[in-house]
Amino acid sequence: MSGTGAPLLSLRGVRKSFGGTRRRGARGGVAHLVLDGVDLDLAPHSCTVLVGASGSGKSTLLRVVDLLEDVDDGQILLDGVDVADPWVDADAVRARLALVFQQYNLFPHLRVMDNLTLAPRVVHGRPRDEAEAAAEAMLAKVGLAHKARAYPDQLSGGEQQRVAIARALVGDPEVLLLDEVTSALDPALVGEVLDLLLDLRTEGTTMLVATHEMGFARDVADEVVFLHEGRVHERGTPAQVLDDPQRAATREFLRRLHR
Ligand SMILES: Nc1ncnc2c1ncn2[C@@H]1O[C@H](COP(=O)(O)OP(=O)(O)OP(=O)(O)O)[C@@H](O)[C@H]1O
Repeated sequence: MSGTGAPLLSLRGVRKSFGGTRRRGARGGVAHLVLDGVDLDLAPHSCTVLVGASGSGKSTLLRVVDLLEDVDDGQILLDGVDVADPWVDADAVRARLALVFQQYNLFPHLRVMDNLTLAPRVVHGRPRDEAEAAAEAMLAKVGLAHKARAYPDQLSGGEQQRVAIARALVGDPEVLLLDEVTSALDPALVGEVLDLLLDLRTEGTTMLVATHEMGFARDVADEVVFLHEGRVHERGTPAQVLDDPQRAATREFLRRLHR
């Protein structure tokens, strides 16, 4: 399925560095530039897959979109509004997005159901029964309705990641941001998470995904963005970026990096 219409999310000239100082003339270490003028457009219902070597800036890009990191320069436009503006209410923006991490980040002391209902109840003030009904529906969607009363350490890695994805989805985000969500999994468990992501893709969930799974990128991406040292080195359809004989060097580079 291809995305259509005006971009839901756009990045314009996004620059991000760590360390050093941005104040002209001030003393400080040399800043490490991690994102160096990244542009990106994500149409509603489309999927963009970020690929690139370790350290190329994929996680940082997802974190700046989720406003977990400030940008040095550039714009992050959500429905045309620059949410990188420091005056914007970051919590309100984050409620429209959902970031899922490699390491699930479930609350270990809470049952699956409570992991899913905590934010809706405490942050958004939803009544318990309403939050639990939404959580049950989402657990059913990820095939884990029967695990609602389990604690995270009673689940496999793949199940924990599916719970983390269900938790991300209960807030009905406009964009799902996924950061290497299969990288921590035993290879035997990767498939169940990728299958879930394929289902979400088929349903038209708008997704920005950092992954090393090239097969997945081929199957789901409308656009593959190859980051190299914080810049967009290549972009295009999976066939253009991953299979074009004219770009054999890119293909070989990615083949060595990724599954
Ligand atoms: N909080 C931070 N402070 C300092 N440097 C950071 C910070 N976060 C990331 N970096 C640096 O930014 C660079 C990009 O890191 P990032 O995690 O975005 O890369 P990545 O492409 O996601 O890598 P991987 O595939 O290994 O997850 C790295 O050099 C990293 O060390």
